[in-house]
Amino acid sequence: MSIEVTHLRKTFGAYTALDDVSLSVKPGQLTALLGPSGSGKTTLLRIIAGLEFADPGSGAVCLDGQDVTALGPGERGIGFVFQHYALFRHLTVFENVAFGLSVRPRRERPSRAEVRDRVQRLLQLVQLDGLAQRLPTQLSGGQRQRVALARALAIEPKVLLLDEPFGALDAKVRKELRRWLRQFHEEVNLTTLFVTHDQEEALEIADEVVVMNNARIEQVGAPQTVYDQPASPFVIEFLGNVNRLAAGVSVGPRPAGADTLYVRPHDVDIRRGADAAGTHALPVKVLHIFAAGSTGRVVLRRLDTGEAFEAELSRGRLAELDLRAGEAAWVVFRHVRLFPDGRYTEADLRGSEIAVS
Ligand SMILES: Nc1ncnc2c1ncn2[C@@H]1O[C@H](COP(=O)(O)OP(=O)(O)OP(=O)(O)O)[C@@H](O)[C@H]1O
Repeated sequence: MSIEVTHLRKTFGAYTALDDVSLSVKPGQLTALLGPSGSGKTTLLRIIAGLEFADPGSGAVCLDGQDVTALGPGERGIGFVFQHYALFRHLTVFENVAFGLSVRPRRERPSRAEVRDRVQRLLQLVQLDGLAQRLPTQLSGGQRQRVALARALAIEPKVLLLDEPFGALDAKVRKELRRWLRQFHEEVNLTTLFVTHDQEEALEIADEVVVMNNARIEQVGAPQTVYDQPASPFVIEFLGNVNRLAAGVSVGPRPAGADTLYVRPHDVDIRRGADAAGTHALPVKVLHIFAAGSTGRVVLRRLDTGEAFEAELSRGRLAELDLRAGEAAWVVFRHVRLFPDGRYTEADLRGSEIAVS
């Protein structure tokens, strides 16, 4: 089922939480709503769920082309899971999952046998079939979160909304659960919108990423598109590490108005002495070398502006360079971004080196 929201505006008193937000989510996709705290992600999710309403007359929410703007949450066929999984503490895992079915009006309520079968199937799906009789307190955080998902799925929703579903868990469990969610999504293929402020999480598992900032959508695209072709300085800075450097000193050519150059640490190549001859390399001083970890990192200082920045290279390349802190070197940027007036232009020097004047 597709989700379409158009021109939503939401104010809380004088505060604007959503400012003319339009978004289209394709059926069967796993879409991440990504943005910093306070950017409006939860508000947007709650409006889609029907738990909150946009400012009167400010837009519409459609599910599969049907306008549901005026419908309550129970009438929208949506399942949702929030960060603080509110499982019923006194009910077993089985009873928690069955809850949404048992509170249905009598004529819509499945028989006990049907409920049992459906709950069993759901518990298998979330890989908790052995734990049906446990209480929530006897489960790990990750297991509780999967119970919450099974409970949301029990009503057979057409859309699944997840608000920071793994937010309260530690980093390792989060990683496991996000892979599990991706796999799970491939099995059920339910249109899913999940909120996260973790860019790695969004880039790793989503089909499409919606980047929000300051009550607006900054960019929508596939993970690789938003990472490689960010539409604004905000997006490039929010998605992964990036160095911000002055574009104006010895770095040329550049479009008028572009005074900041953005370069990802993995797009910085370091050259030594003779290797730099004949290239348009920028002279730097090596400040620190971090060789522990899966890749090597080197902190450098530009000689022309004094700015410090970081390069990320493979351990092999780092060993080959055999750098020492304090020595002189040169860098070449494989790929930089410039944003005149805060907008992306095709001033992308992909594949070319930046000339030093
Ligand atoms: N009921 C409310 N009353 C007043 N202000 C609110 C209300 N709900 C949200 N806001 C404000 O609207 C803004 C957007 O909130 P929202 O929860 O949508 O952000 P978010 O991107 O989900 O942030 P987080 O990642 O911290 O959850 C915030 O500044 C918040 O304080």
